[in-house]
Amino acid sequence: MAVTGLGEVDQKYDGKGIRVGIVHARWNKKIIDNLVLGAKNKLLEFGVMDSDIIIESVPGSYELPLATVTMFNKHNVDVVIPIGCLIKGSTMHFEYICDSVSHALMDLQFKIGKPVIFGVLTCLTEEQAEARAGLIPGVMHNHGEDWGACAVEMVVKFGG
Ligand SMILES: O=Nc1c(NC[C@H](O)[C@H](O)[C@H](O)CO)[nH]c(=O)[nH]c1=O
Repeated sequence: MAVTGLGEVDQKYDGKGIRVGIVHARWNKKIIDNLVLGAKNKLLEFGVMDSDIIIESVPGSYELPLATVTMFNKHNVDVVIPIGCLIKGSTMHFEYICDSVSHALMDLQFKIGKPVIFGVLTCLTEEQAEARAGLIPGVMHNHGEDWGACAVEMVVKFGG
């Protein structure tokens, strides 16, 4: 089942034998924990073995790119899902982290030749982030599920 733009997972790929790294920030813990859970549960649903899902945390989203490289090099994974939640504050800090992290994660794919799923929420309010983590009943869905499904599809179709 491919993940549609609306977030429904409508095509399932076989994740058996795929090794997946999840690196997650610890800022906005309630939101992060639900995103990680959503991604992990979707990976398991797609047949990825629990023992093939390696999870590590970092202080914040700014640390995700380096942790992603280390996850590939140290744990021999096929794909990495970096998960973070950036929420706009009163300074430009948000913009600089969003910009640098998104570009770094995109570039990493071409340097390493393996999929890096963009699992960083860049939200203007906490409510936006909660909705995208599936924490507001009836409002949106847990985007972590999309990232898990995307990870399996990318390895099946484009993995080395
Ligand atoms: O400031 N807000 C946030 C944040 N700042 C910390 C930053 O990522 C990094 O860990 C430190 O600057 C140290 O390098 N990290 C987040 O994941 N979300 C935020 O909303």
